[in-house]
Order: sequence, then C-alpha cells, then structure tokens
Amino acid sequence: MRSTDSPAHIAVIGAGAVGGLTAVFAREAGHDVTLCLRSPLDELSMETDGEELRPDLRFATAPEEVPYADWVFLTTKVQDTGGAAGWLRGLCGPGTVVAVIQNGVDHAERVQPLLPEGTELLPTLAYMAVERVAPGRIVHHFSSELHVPEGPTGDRFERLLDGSRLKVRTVADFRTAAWRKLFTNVAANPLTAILKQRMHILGDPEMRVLAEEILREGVAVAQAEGADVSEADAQRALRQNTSVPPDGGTSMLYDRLAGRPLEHEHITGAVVRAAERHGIDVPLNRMLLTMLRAVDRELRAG
Ligand SMILES: NC(=O)C1=CN([C@@H]2O[C@H](COP(=O)(O)OP(=O)(O)OC[C@H]3O[C@@H](n4cnc5c(N)ncnc54)[C@H](OP(=O)(O)O)[C@@H]3O)[C@@H](O)[C@H]2O)C=CC1
Ligand SMILES: CC(C)(CO)C(=O)C(=O)O
Repeated sequence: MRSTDSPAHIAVIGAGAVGGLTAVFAREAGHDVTLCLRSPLDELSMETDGEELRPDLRFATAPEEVPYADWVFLTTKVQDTGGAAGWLRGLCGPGTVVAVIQNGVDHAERVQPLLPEGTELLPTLAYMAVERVAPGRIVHHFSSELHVPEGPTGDRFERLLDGSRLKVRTVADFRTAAWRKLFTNVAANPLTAILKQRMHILGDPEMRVLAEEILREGVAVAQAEGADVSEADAQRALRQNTSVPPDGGTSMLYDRLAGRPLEHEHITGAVVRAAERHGIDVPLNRMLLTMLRAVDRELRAG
C-alpha cells in the first residue's frame, strides 16, 4: 500500500500503543518512519487482525540523531507532553506539521507553546483500541481511525495516510468532535481502570446505567463549553465502547495493569475542571477523580 503523497519523513514521538500503530501503518503507506524513544528499543511488532507486522522502522533516542521531519506524530500520554519538548524543538523545521494524537480536549493549548514559532499543529482524535503488552510489542484490538479539523492541513494529512489502514476523517466542528471523543473515555477509562476489568464490564446492565449517569454529567459540561452535543452522543460513545472485543480495554486500564501513572487529570479531570468553571455539579466524576488520584498515587509510589 502506498499513499498518494510522495514518501514523507514522519517522526513518531512515543513507541507505545498509538505511536506503534501509527508508525506501523504509516510505514505501510510507504513513508520513512522514525520512532523517537524515551526507553531504548530496536524492534517493534504489532499483531492486527490475526497478522504479525514487523516493518522496518528507524529508532532514535535523541533529537540530534534525526533530521527535521515533514510530519511529527506526538503520541505520549498527555501528562508526558512536557517531557517531549526537546523532541518537538529538535524535529520541527520549516514546514513541519505536528499531529497531536492524544486523548483530551485541549490539544492545541497544551502543545502549541512547546513548538518553534510558526510550526503548525494538527489536533487529532484517535478512535482505536491498541495495547502495549510489552516494550516494542503492540496488540491492535479494534478500529484505526483519526479525526482532524477540516481544512488544507487536514486534507494533507488524509492524503498522507491514503491507502493505509489508518483512516482519516475531517470534521467541521473540532470542539464538538473532541468532546464526543472524550465521551468514549469519560466512563470507560475510569471504570475499567478502577475495577481492573476489560471493556466487557460495560455490557453489564447495572454498569451500563452507571456509565450513562457519568456521561450525563459530561454532556452538561460539554454543552456549557460550547460543544454541540446531546445524550445521543453519549449513547453513541457507549455503543463504540461495547463494540471493542471482550479482550480489549482502555488506555487507562493498560496503564494500571502495567503499573504506569494514569491520564485521569486530562480525562475525568478535564470534565471536573470545566464543570467548576461553569458552576455545574458533577458528583460522579468528582468521585471518580478522587479514586483515580488515589490509585495514581499508589502507582507512582511503585
Ligand atoms: N491505547 C489506546 O487504545 C488509545 C490511546 N489513546 C490516547 O493516545 C495517547 C497515547 O496513548 P498510548 O499509546 O496508549 O500510551 P502508551 O503508554 O502505550 O505509550 C506512550 C509512549 O510515550 C512514550 N513517551 C513518554 N514520554 C516520552 C518522551 N519524553 N519521549 C519519547 N517518548 C515518550 C512512552 O515511553 P516509555 O516506553 O518510556 O513508557 C510510551 O512508549 C494517550 O493520550 C491516550 O489516551 C487514544 C485512543 C486509544
Ligand atoms: C476509545 C478508547 C476507550 C478505546 O480503547 C480510548 O480512547 C482509550 O482506550 O483511551
């Protein structure tokens, strides 16, 4: 498979689940792909659809080893964004576009200040379920779709990945799209991570009611933030969650199982902080945040 654009140099910051999948599929589209690492690796493989893929990727552990990139994919957890600042400075040259492929709702606000003056940023929403089961070993459970804002850069991104197994969709109202994507995380990520259970728990009727109540608070907050959302978006998010095969989970569950810090402040925390700004009470999300902070403290203490 080859993209319709000429081969580009793509630098992917983070060789975890999303970084691994986007690197493998971008390589499949014919691009030259460098994985920019925090922990050294010399091989990456991904299981997808019963197939084992092990493409030839480049690996780098310092920005000096890598020439400017045409595209940078930032795929660290949100709380690790600041740690990637050196990579962002080193990889961006004239014309580089940084696709921020992370969860949360404030991609541009958190990353633009870290980029050299004039560097373009493309906020990107990842609809996929991918698990890093060991260093350099990724299991793709479900879906591989990226949503970006409409416009010339979104169109270029779509052409970049044309013909690969990464599907790009451009959306007119990115703020609304970002909150809709957050709905897929607001109930599923905390519940799976706190309970240490996979996505199938949302099929349980009582858990489903709880998830709906958590999301009802999220919808009120998203509306106050100016997103054009309704209860139907929350229901759609839950349907997307329950379409993930039973062995799939959430990125927050994978972190808990692997003993890594959690991304709660940028998922549940984003809801709670926005609720406070608008004077909306979100008791379920506040309770989840308190519990996730306690779990995270224990994970960080090792
Ligand atoms: N997994 C999924 O199914 C989905 C995840 N997402 C979102 O995508 C984003 C990425 O998540 P995911 O891939 O699961 O996370 P992972 O934890 O699997 O991967 C993150 C990677 O970033 C690396 N990293 C952190 N700091 C740096 C740094 N300074 N320089 C280089 N690499 C660094 C980590 O390195 P190290 O190896 O040292 O830990 C790790 O390899 C998150 O915002 C997540 O919420 C969105 C949709 C689905
Ligand atoms: C949509 C979902 C829940 C898919 O796994 C995700 O975004 C995540 O795991 O963070």
